[in-house]
Amino acid sequence: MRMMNGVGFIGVGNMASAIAKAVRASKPEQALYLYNRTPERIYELSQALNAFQVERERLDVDLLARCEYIFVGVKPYGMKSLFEEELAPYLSEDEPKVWISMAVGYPLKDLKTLTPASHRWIRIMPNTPVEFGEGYVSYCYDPAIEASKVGYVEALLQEAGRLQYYDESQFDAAGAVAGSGPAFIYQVIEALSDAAVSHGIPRQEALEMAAQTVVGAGQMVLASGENPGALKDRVTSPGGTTIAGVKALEANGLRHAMISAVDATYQRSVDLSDQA
Ligand SMILES: NC(=O)C1=CN([C@@H]2O[C@H](COP(=O)(O)OP(=O)(O)OC[C@H]3O[C@@H](n4cnc5c(N)ncnc54)[C@H](O)[C@@H]3O)[C@@H](O)[C@H]2O)C=CC1
Ligand SMILES: O=C(O)[C@@H]1CCC=N1
Repeated sequence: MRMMNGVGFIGVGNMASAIAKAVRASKPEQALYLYNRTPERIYELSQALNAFQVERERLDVDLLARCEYIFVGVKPYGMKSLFEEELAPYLSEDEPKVWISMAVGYPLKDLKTLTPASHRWIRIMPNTPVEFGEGYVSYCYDPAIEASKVGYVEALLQEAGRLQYYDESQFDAAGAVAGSGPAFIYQVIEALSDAAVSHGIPRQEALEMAAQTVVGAGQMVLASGENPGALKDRVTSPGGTTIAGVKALEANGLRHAMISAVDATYQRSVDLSDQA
């Protein structure tokens, strides 16, 4: 077998760019090979990460021949055509690879049909804050994979943030909370900063105030290990100001809104799994 020391990325958009940054942070010396259908999207990233930018015509020699571990960051609906129309001629039983898919709603049983039987698959469900080492990455894998290969991928992602194994049956839920969750929290930050602006605080300061409040509260939950309800109680003085706001949030259905958002996201993920 040829020496394949590189780590590859095929489809390097919002999510895979963030993963590539995390992998670079984990492994400063690792050779990285990036391929994106629209090359201009990754010029700057390739330079910033000191990664090799692969051209379409040389995908086989410059990426597939050099990489055993390959992250796939195309949209779920692009997975099948990528493998069947673009990669299939270059994949063989004799050169098994470890593919790492981040596609939401694309189960291992369907991923395995995309490659020869000797190839192995790991599924991850990351979120964009992996870019800063503050992500949450759920992962699961085809049981046929060797433990050392899973360990290698764990090491590639060690600087991504929190890495947590989940049974695949929980992937739709993990994706709905952690994968999509940043979008929900950005809406919260936007709303909090709009509120600050409405009370006369300049926009930039309002954003920093709102974002740092979310970061601090999240860190307090993690660092203290206390129930968020108990932490909330420490902010709400009897007859004080915060409890007035808490009542208003309850009256407007904050909990219901968040749980419904996760339910809708979960359902979409289940629907996509059925179509994969
Ligand atoms: N954006 C997010 O927060 C998260 C995304 N994901 C998953 O990550 C995957 C990518 O999502 P995004 O990064 O948001 O999408 P995106 O649209 O930003 O990135 C996809 C990239 O793939 C490229 N591409 C498409 N077809 C290609 C092909 N045949 N060959 C090479 N490159 C190709 C596109 O040019 C684009 O740069 C999806 O499967 C999604 O489910 C998972 C968790 C979170
Ligand atoms: O919205 C999406 O399809 C992706 C998957 C998880 C977060 N964003």
